[in-house]
Amino acid sequence: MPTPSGDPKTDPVATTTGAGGETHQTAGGPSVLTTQQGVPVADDQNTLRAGPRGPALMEDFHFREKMFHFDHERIPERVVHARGFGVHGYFESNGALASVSRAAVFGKGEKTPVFVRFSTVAGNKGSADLPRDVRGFATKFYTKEGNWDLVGNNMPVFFIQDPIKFPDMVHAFKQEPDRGFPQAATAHDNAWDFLTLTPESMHMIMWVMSDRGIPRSLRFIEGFGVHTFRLVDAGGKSTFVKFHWKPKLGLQSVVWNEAVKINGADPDFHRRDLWDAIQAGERPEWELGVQLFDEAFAEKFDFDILDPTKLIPEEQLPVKVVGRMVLDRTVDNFFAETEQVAFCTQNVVPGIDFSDDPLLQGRNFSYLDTQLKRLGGPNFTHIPINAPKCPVINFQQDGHMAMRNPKGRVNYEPNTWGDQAGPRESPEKGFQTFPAALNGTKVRARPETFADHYSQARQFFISQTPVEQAHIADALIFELSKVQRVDIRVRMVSHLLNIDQALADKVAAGLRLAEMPKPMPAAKPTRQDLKPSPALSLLSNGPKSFAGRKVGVLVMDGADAALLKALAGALKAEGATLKLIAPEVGGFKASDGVMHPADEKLEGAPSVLFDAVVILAPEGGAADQLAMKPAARDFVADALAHKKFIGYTPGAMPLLQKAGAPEKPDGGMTSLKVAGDCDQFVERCRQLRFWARP
Ligand code: HEM
Repeated sequence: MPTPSGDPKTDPVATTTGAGGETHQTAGGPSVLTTQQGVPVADDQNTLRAGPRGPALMEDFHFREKMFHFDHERIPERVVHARGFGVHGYFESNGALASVSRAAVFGKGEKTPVFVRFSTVAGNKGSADLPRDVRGFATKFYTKEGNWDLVGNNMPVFFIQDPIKFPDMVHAFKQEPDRGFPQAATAHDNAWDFLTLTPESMHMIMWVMSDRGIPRSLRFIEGFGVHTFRLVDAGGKSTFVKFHWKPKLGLQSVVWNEAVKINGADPDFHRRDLWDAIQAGERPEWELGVQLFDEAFAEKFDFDILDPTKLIPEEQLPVKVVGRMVLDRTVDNFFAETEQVAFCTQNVVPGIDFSDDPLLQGRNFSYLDTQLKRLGGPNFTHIPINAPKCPVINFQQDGHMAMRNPKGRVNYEPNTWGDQAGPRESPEKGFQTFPAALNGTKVRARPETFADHYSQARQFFISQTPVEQAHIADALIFELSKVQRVDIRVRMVSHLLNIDQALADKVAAGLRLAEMPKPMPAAKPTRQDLKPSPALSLLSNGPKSFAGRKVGVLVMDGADAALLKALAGALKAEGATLKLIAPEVGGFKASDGVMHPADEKLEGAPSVLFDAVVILAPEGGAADQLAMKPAARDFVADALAHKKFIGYTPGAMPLLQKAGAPEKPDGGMTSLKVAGDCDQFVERCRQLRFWARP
């Protein structure tokens, strides 16, 4: 018997229980469930059977359609960059490029909608967010003259110089084919076997082993177009360009021990962070910067500007800001947008063109090709996330899932159908390939100008602070320790000898190599004269404020209500957020007797998820009691080990000490007694980490 639905606003669904105890909700307020054919469905709980206990009947078109559709829900994941997270926003040009490129997107004040997908590279779609890996940073600009895709990474160089090596590289990085693991990790024999036989990868290896490989948030990463592109002005003049994204919130990474724990505590750490930030009204912002240069600069430059394993130091060629990108909207549907978006390096618009970088030319083939398979046919530009937001008129037709089907008789040109004739080419408005002069014989050869594999790797290394250099050494030791074949470990150390002797010594000692190998024979000797480039250090380019960061506040019954209020105020003023963590998610009773709900239960919110932590414990035995819980001790011990800033009330001392805090609090620990102490704590947090802690 149906039970009454009650108030249609609060209970719009009538609920009944079937003979077998199953729940039926029948349409009251909500719309009627239908099949894909629009036929209303009477019962979605039971298949059609020959008697209640009898076999299923073929006639059950509703069951068969539902199951058929479910069976086909999956599409192939991307062959690389499978795990990603996309958000919407806009790009606003400041006009600084208007005289250099005719692209409408660079007009002064021009506002262009964008969709950005961040990704990891090696892991499968369901892998964790924090492997040591490159991060993809792909932007689709829906310009008035068509879609421009800037398909970049968070590192300005790449592993290989020729696209013919891409399949080998990806095979070597991903799971080994016999065993199907490791997942989302280059810490295995195949990856390092390939890398150590590919000396051109040494510069990129330095980047990936640096803290850039384990970012704290997608909001705190840079992006790079990597290749040299061309900009072409209204008069047809070409200027070479390298693209840079600079995050307004500054750069920040986690430490490796933290990354390992975050992957367990919250495998969705990065996507959740971005989702939460935008949902909470934050608007992550990047400046788009360019390095512009001409043939004369290219001739003089130390390296070949077509070599994607090299960068142009910012000190040598400053980055000019040409606009800003603001991300302000999460997707409505993950599959429709993030999964189905198709970026492609060959999506350029009039005013933006390619260089002869061989890797770029290879990419121009690969993306479109893979998307045909991934999205199931040639009409994926009809999917809303891929469709340009400007008129699209041509004579391409039909194919699987064609959604844009023109009316009329004419589907070719030239034609003589008068006002039914359809679109025509436009030499003035249309994309014109830059008429670069070419000559040469057909060869399969690598230019000699690509042969210096170590100088910029060294330059990157010597540009890092001592803390960052130590992290690079530790990362190499970690990765190579997972490599089982000793000869591969040795080979890597012999490469490191061409980069930096101290680094090679440290890694060799960390691996406990029996003896130091000879340096790897080099196609070109490492240049010792390249100056450090401070722009390459992440720690030297951190944020000036604590905005956008998150503090985990461990609270228990009796926590000082006034301090909590002051802390919340100080963090809000800084633009940072506060999360309350309590032994029970139901909340805690503060000193003023008010019950506060917690955001997280202690066991589900380890301190690795936060940028700084606070322990608000009342005087008395509460902290002692809490210290019995491993999660509470780990909360503090990890915060100490990861050199985080820690605020604490005197009542928290027993917990701090049981977790290994020094007798005398160090400079990263702030005692919170009165409201003003909270301001001091937040001020200290701006440094992000107390690196001086041993
Ligand atoms: C020869 C070199 C390369 C080849 C053949 C290649 C190929 C691919 C392929 C096949 C995909 C999957 C595309 C899809 O299914 O939609 C992909 C994704 C991607 N690639 Fe590359 N790639 C290369 C180098 C690079 C470089 C140098 C960068 C950075 C500058 C890069 C950045 C990306 C990004 C960000 C994505 C993910 C796009 C998304 O979010 O959908 N790739 N690449």
